[in-house]
Amino acid sequence: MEGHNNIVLIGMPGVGKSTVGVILAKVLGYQFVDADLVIQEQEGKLLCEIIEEVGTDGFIEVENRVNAGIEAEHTIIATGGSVVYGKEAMEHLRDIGTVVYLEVPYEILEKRLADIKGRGVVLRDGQTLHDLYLERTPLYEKYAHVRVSEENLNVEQTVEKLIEKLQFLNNNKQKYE
Ligand SMILES: Nc1ncnc2c1ncn2[C@@H]1O[C@H](COP(=O)(O)OP(=O)(O)O)[C@@H](O)[C@H]1O
Ligand SMILES: O=C(O)C1=C[C@@H](OP(=O)(O)O)[C@@H](O)[C@H](O)C1
Ligand SMILES: [Mg+2]
Repeated sequence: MEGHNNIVLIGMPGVGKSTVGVILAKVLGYQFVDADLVIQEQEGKLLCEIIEEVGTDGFIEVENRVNAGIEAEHTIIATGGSVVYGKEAMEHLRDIGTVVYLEVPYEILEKRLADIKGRGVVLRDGQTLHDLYLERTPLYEKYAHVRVSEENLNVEQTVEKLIEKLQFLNNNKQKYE
């Protein structure tokens, strides 16, 4: 990650990667990139159109390819929740930045995602949100350099907690590299 200085947010859909990411970028004076928008721009289609055309597995391939090619410096990168299925994407993102897993208890997530289908989450037939949560949690944990829980925190408090955690990491860099 040396020299690139990016911060990469991963976690379940609705956890706040996009919302928190853009505020974090403003507070830290970083650039902001939402990987979902990069996919839409590069493919010339909406995420839901890609999923409709090539299915969930096809979307995961596209997402993997696009994220594996992201070039950024001094940037907060908000990924899409399914990026952790892409090995090349995650290895690249870990190379160019500090990967932060934003965690939220399942019960809170369920409330936030009441309209889950409308958000275009990569859910296979018959799979529930809870199945998805259980399937992905170990992947988020595996690829994260650091975890930040937003239990009982609002957006602003989450941003503050992230900054504190990142400053702590920065101050103790040698210990983590
Ligand atoms: N503590 C919190 N941190 C982040 N988002 C929160 C929090 N509490 C509530 N929210 C809400 O949850 C939603 C997160 O959506 P979004 O940023 O699109 O998530 P993601 O990009 O991870 O899918 C927003 O509507 C945001 O206002
Ligand atoms: O987790 C998922 O399956 C997805 C999350 C979305 O991004 P957010 O995590 O920003 O909602 C988007 O990439 C796509 O619709 C699939
Ligand atoms: Mg998002």
